[in-house]
Amino acid sequence: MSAKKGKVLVVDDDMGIQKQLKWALTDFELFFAADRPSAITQLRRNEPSVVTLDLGLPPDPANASEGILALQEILSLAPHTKVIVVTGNNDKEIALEAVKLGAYDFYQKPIDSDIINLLIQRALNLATLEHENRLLSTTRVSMGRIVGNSDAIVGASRKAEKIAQTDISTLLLGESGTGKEVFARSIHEHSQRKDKAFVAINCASIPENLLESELFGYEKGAFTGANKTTLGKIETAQGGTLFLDEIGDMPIGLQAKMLRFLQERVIERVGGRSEIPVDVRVVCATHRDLNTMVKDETFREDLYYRVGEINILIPPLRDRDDDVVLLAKTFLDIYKEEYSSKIKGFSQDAINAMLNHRWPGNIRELQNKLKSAVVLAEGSYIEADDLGLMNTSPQQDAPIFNLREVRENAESKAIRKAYHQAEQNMSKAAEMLGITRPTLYSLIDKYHMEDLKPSN
Ligand SMILES: Nc1ncnc2c1ncn2[C@@H]1O[C@H](COP(=O)(O)OP(=O)(O)OP(=O)(O)O)[C@@H](O)[C@H]1O
Repeated sequence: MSAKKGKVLVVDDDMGIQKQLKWALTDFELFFAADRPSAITQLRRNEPSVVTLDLGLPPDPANASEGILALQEILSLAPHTKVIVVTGNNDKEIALEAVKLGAYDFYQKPIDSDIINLLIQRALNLATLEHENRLLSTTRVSMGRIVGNSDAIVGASRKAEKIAQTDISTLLLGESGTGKEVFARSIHEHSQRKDKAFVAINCASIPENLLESELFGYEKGAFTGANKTTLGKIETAQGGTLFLDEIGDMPIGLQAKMLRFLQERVIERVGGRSEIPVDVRVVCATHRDLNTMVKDETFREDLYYRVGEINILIPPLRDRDDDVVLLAKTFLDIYKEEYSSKIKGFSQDAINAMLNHRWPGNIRELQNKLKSAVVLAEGSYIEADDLGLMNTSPQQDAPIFNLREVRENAESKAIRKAYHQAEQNMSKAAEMLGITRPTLYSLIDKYHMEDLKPSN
């Protein structure tokens, strides 16, 4: 069975019509209600994007009063819902009144399954578009290119913005693909050095024996093949910013030389004898646990403190609330253009799947999935299947299992939020949550939130 396109609530007291619609509207995830109170219950519970509302509801089925009341109540509780009112053949005036009150459209009985399908599909498309626009219009982009609204990313951006004005050595920590390089560039662009060079080098991708000359440069004749004096990355960044990605992969032998450069701000080219002063701001990044590396003596402790005068944790995508949808929309616009695609957006099902996925590869994984979806999708909207994601409903839509489960979900969510708001300071996070530090640690254990555990 193909994925459902969106949630539709059918409000009608006529069981025959309910049944008829059930057969006619197979493309959608349907919910039913036969009167106003149960319509409101379904609305709260399932948050449908579209409601078809028969205005003749009990206790006054011959009149439209109860239906109009239901319409008003739906729109005041969930103003973005698209309500299609269904009226009898001779109730045009009432239908128009309903539209004036905010109904999206009206439809006169008897039911024609093609027409009602079309009407609902159009309403859903509009609801999706409006939803995306709302998300985009509320975007708080503080550091230029960093897209995101979540507390976790806004907190990290604020910190980055503040330190951009200084020359403090900054260490960006975070899983692969979380945007560490994007942050490093943003720091550069928000600093006094923005008109000078931003030079990036990945310590993991350059063979150990070449890394030294890559970084420090070499004099002519320093080794076989050194035909002319060549500047290293550090010197090319003169006046600007040097981004050392994967600093955890820097060979221990080179770390002493690096430390000297950071402390004294002078370098010596390979094979050179003179000291060259350099004025460079250094931003480092790693996905490794430097603390443990220090303990294992694979990373120098003094260098660790020197590169990380301030640490910024870039949160994984799964801790960024709805940002995944915002990022997906932003990248979709880019790829649509790049691949001349006519895709209009995401189905609700795809959005749910994205919100539920854990994103181990973070933003890079999202980009890859989107690229192939844009190229391969056959419909106008990207479905969960096109993204290679399981078609699962979001947690809030899952039926409640029991209160304990609800409580535990809420607790672990709150712990993550406090952890990011407190910038990984456990005492502060515990204080925010109104619990002691030991209690916080035991909850982290209980919910297996391994990634929040400090490594030392
Ligand atoms: N907040 C963001 N808004 C928009 N694009 C982003 C954001 N964060 C990351 N990206 C994009 O995601 C991709 C991965 O980001 P980036 O290369 O900075 O990650 P990284 O943490 O440095 O990864 P790695 O550790 O693997 O080098 C890039 O294409 C980047 O442009």
